Amino acid sequence: MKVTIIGSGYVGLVTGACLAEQGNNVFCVDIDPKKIAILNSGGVPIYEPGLKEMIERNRAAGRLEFSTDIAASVAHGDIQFIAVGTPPDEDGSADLQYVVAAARNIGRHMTTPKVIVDKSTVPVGTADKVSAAIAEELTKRGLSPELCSVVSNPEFLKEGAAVEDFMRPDRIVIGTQSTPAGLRAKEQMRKLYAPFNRHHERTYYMDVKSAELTKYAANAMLATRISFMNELANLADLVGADIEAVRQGIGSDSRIGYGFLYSGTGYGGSCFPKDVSALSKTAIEHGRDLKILDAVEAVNEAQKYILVEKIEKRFGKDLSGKKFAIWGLAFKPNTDDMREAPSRVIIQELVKRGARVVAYDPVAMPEAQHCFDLDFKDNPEGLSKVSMVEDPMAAVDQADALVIVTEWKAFRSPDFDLLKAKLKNSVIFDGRNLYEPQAMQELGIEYQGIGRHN
Ligand SMILES: NC(=O)C1=CN([C@@H]2O[C@H](COP(=O)(O)OP(=O)(O)OC[C@H]3O[C@@H](n4cnc5c(N)ncnc54)[C@H](O)[C@@H]3O)[C@@H](O)[C@H]2O)C=CC1
Ligand SMILES: O=C(O)[C@H]1O[C@H](OP(=O)(O)OP(=O)(O)OC[C@H]2O[C@@H](n3ccc(=O)[nH]c3=O)[C@H](O)[C@@H]2O)[C@H](O)[C@@H](O)[C@@H]1O
Repeated sequence: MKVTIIGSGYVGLVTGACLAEQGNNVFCVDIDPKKIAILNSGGVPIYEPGLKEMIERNRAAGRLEFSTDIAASVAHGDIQFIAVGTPPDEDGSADLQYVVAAARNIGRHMTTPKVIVDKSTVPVGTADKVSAAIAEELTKRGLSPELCSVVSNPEFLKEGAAVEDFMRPDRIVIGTQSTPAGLRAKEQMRKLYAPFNRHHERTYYMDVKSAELTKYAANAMLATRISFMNELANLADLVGADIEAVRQGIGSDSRIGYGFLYSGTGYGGSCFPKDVSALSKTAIEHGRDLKILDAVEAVNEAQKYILVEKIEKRFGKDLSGKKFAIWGLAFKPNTDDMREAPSRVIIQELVKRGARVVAYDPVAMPEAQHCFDLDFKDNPEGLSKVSMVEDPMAAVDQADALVIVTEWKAFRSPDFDLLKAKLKNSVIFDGRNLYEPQAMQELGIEYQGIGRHN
């Protein structure tokens, strides 16, 4: 099938590459000429395992192209995916300007019937706005608004495992209108996703609004689990219980399950923070206050400071003259994404207290440098206290403590003897509970996890 993907970010690129991999003819468009230039010179603007190879393979086969040419992109696809950003507005609601602009572009250029698929995460009711924007442009040109139908097909992939998640999804959610055009769109979506349903049906068909809400419900539920576990981990610290044992104890109940029960330094990334807040705003607009989401957000905000609180308790409030090694900067492993990464808060707070920070991350350091430049733009002296090194052991050299923020695999079994020899004090603050407290004690390492106890 001929497919256009509007927006060549995490979701657009992965969707485009994976649909091309299934034999579709895919045209990816973006308004950012730098991104398209990188893609057209054989590069990939983001780090995502397996993506580069998949893009190369499908480009070489002539099934995948990248362009900034909007008219050509609209002409190409019978199915047009909107996969542009929906960042938080100033009041926390989703900013739909990019989605609406993409819709208008479709309306300005389309001449034949199209299925418009909203893949961006958008509040309930957005498909109606997309339809209205396209209809307005079509009407201006004397064309019938009946030419298109808008489908909601939210994306559930995780960064760092995006290609795998897209190719083998837990479910595919498709929300369609019940008009004749909507029914035709449903059939086209069924055909497009048929290869992903080969071994068993994974698609849930529903109305558009339910599909839009399903996306926010999923992210809000996952965020709620994380905040719940962070609250319990902090309590475990106080009462001397071990949150890992508790996680296993409750996860074994199939009604609860093991996933997304890891306590840590709070959730980050481009999605949970903005989606929890946007869902909350949607509710407020409809006269309801979703108190549970307010609590989820408040707990998460506080959790980003939990390691700094532990460090203060151990070293005092004034950290001048102290040096901390940070392992892991990205908001999670296997990505270079630094959006809402807890590491940014932790580093700013340590520097505020006078400390020096030497950080290491396997892939996110270039991206982190841009973020630090922004975070410290009014504080050049603070920025001078943050440095990055290419080797995790170089970061810990003469550091007062090691602070683990992201659970990269490479940090799971370091050479502890070397680590001890390099550190000024054998102290580890582990924001990801990578090590066993008992083993650390036996090694003579002072170890503080999040809710961990021997
Ligand atoms: N990043 C993730 O893991 C996931 C993101 N989502 C949702 O998918 C949407 C996209 O997210 P990301 O891919 O992370 O965003 P991103 O910021 O990485 O990419 C968005 C791209 O859209 C481009 N763009 C903006 N307006 C455009 C226009 N009118 N025409 C063409 N291109 C345009 C931007 O230049 C940018 O390259 C968001 O709504 C997000 O919430 C959903 C599931 C997973
Ligand atoms: O809508 C989105 O964009 C995506 O948001 C999340 O994916 P992502 O943000 O890539 O990453 P996650 O693996 O969900 O992690 C999010 C944050 O939660 C934290 N987390 C995760 C799991 C856990 O048990 N504990 C925990 O603190 C991670 O460290 C990370 O900071 C969802 O998992 C995806 O299903 C969804 O499609």
